[in-house]
Amino acid sequence: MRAVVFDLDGTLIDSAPDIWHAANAVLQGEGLPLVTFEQSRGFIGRGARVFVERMELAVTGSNEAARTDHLHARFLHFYERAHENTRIYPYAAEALEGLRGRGLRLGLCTNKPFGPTRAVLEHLGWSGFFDVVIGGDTLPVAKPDPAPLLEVLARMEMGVSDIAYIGDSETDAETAERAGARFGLYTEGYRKGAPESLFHHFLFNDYRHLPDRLAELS
Ligand SMILES: O=C(O)COP(=O)(O)O
Ligand SMILES: [Mg+2]
Repeated sequence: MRAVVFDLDGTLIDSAPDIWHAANAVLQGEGLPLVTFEQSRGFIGRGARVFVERMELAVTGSNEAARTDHLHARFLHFYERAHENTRIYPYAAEALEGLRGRGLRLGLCTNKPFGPTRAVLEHLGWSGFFDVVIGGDTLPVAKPDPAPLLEVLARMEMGVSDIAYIGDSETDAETAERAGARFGLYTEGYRKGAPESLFHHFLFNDYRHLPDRLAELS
C-alpha cells in the first residue's frame, strides 16, 4: 500500500454540531422552523446541495428549485466559517502522523464543498497535510460516484490497488465498492445502517487500531 485516502466529516472530524448551527442560521434568517441536531446529522453525507434539499423538505414539506438555490447559497455562506466546534476524532491526528511516518501518502476525498474543507483544514492546522484534496464540488459529480476517489488516485499517479479508502458512511462504502478500492469503515461517524451491512474490508472504532488494520490488508 502506498497511500491512504480519507473521507472528512464523520471520519476524521466530528463536524455535525457546526453543520447543525449553519443549517439553523439559514433557517432562522428565512423565518423557517429550525431542525434538531439528529435531523441535521441525518442530512449529512451527499454534499451541501443534498443536505439543503433534505433540510428544505423537512421544514417546508417540499423542494422548490428557486428556494433550494437560495437556501443552498445561504448555507454555503455560513458553512465557510462553520468550524468553531469541530473536533478531530480521538487519536485520528496521531494515526495520520504515524501513517506519514511510515512513508504513506495521504489523500482527502470529501463531499464537503472545497471552500469549507480548505477553511476547516486551516483551522485544524492541517493545511498542506494531505497531498490531494477533492471536495464535493471539485468535479461535476460527487460521491457515491467513484469519480472523485479516482481523481485523487489520478493526481497521486497511483492505481486503485495502491490505496485504501477510509470513511464513515453508506456513501463512502458505495464509492469504494464502485471504484474497486479496499475500504475501512470508521464506525463512530454518521452512518445510518448497521456497519456489517455495508461494503467493507475492515471496521474500526478507534484510530489507535487503524495502522494494524491497514497493515493486515497489504
Ligand atoms: O458534506 C457531506 O455531505 C459529507 O461530507 P463527507 O463526504 O466528508 O462525509
Ligand atoms: Mg463522512
